[in-house]
Amino acid sequence: MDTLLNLQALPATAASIGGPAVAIGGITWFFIREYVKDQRKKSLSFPPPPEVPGLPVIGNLLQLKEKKPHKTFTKWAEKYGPIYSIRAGSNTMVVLNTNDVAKEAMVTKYSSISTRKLSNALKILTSDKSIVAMSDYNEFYKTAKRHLLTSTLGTNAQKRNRIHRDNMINNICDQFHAHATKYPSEAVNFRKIFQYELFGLSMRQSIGEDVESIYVEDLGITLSREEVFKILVLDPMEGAIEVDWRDFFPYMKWIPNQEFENKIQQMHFRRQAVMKALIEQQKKRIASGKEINCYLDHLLSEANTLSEQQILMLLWEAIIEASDTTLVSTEWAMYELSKDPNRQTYLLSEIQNACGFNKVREEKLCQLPYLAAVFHETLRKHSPVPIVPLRYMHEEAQLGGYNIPEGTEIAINIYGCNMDQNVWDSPEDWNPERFLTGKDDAMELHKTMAFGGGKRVCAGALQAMTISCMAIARLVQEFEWQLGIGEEENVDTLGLTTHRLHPLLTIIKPRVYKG
Ligand code: HEM
Repeated sequence: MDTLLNLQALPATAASIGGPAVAIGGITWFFIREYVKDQRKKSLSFPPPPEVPGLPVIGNLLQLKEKKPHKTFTKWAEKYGPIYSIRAGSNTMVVLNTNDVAKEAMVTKYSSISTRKLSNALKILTSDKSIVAMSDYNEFYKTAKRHLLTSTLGTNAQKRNRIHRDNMINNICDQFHAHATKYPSEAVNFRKIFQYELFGLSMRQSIGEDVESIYVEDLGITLSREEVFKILVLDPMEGAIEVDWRDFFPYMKWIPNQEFENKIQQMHFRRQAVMKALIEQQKKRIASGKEINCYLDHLLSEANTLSEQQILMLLWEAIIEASDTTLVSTEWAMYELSKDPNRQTYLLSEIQNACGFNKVREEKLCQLPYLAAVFHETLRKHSPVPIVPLRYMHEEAQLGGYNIPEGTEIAINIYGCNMDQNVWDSPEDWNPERFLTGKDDAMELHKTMAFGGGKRVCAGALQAMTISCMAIARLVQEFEWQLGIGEEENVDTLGLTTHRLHPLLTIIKPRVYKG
């Protein structure tokens, strides 16, 4: 910047001082021009990142066959360093595995990496980037994100939505009590209860009401709530990781892949049909004069620059995002606490010291640093979003001391960052005490890379932390938790987010209070 200013100033100065000055000015101009060229050359002469060797044509695809690339990427980082490149067919991808280089990409160099290149499945399922989390950084993104924060996920909106969270946590506890009374020695399926209630909350926040069933005109049938959940949440989560080989060989995109296309188009069609039916039902509610504080009512009254399809997609986004990752983090936290009676007791005593015999309330969360540590350590070890949805270098830039050409895809391996031995002692251990250094606030949201960073940092972090911490606190306050038989080894994961492959089964015993 300074060099540029000097260059603009030089000719005027030379003209006013006369001939000799022109000569001196000319020489200076020459040196400065050479200096700028040299700097430019130097930046271009940054080396390319190390390459993970692969096969001709297919590159590293065969090495990524098992569907947990974050683990393979982390292993490769031990050999090739924190940043390296791989080839997925004809696409080049650079993988970032440490906090420093991930932050450089997310914050400092964001302007060069602010677009996304979506797989064929994601193009269809996101209606070509019509949701906040998958859009490029553009006017649509800014408008949609503003609406999402104002109506649903920002601090004030979260205060307005408190009632939904309180009801949800009370319902969850009631259902666990009912199970413990009816089947005292039988393991309870944690996911079944939590997932049901979380979906209910996501529906109330997004469209204003939960549904027991709905008639879907475009499908000509009435669907149960369970079927609605499958079509809106489970199927698209599965579809998002569907691989179309044409993603890796775009020059062969003219060859049809009918099986893949039918599957994803079906998912898209059914999702559209259900969302349309839900929205129509709510429009009737609004027409009858009943307004509810929710995302749908907000979008219909405020978002007049968005099309109907964009509104449909944004509502669906809020439903799917609220229904998934918070379950993942809470289920893993309850697994770790059920496995570790000492830490469970420690957490219980923290809760009892802060709340006495009263049920934990959200106001008390800031007085529960060990609970926050349990939450963050769970996010670190079981990062619910192990790899940030791929970003795309729309211009050449340098990252981690390497030159990354335009057109490269960028994979930010959050799991790798959170398991980096240079940052975390014994990263394989679940050890909440590592966050109790007293250095930062208990309510700080970003103690790990789990929520991403920079402009695209998770918009739902506050909601996720509040719900997850409240659920963990109440469940530990009201029950003693123990893993079901064989559960300790059940740590395999599945899917786009790190869902436990098998739902958590635990034995729960209601705690006896002596008030
Ligand atoms: C523990 C739970 C969660 C985790 C670990 C998580 C993780 C993430 C990550 C890593 C990103 C960044 C993606 C990127 O940089 O491209 C992200 C973005 C996002 N998340 Fe979350 N998330 C969680 C919960 C939620 C919830 C509950 C919601 C909404 C109800 C939500 C909504 C979003 C949205 C809208 C974005 C896009 C933000 C933007 O592009 O500006 N997330 N999340």
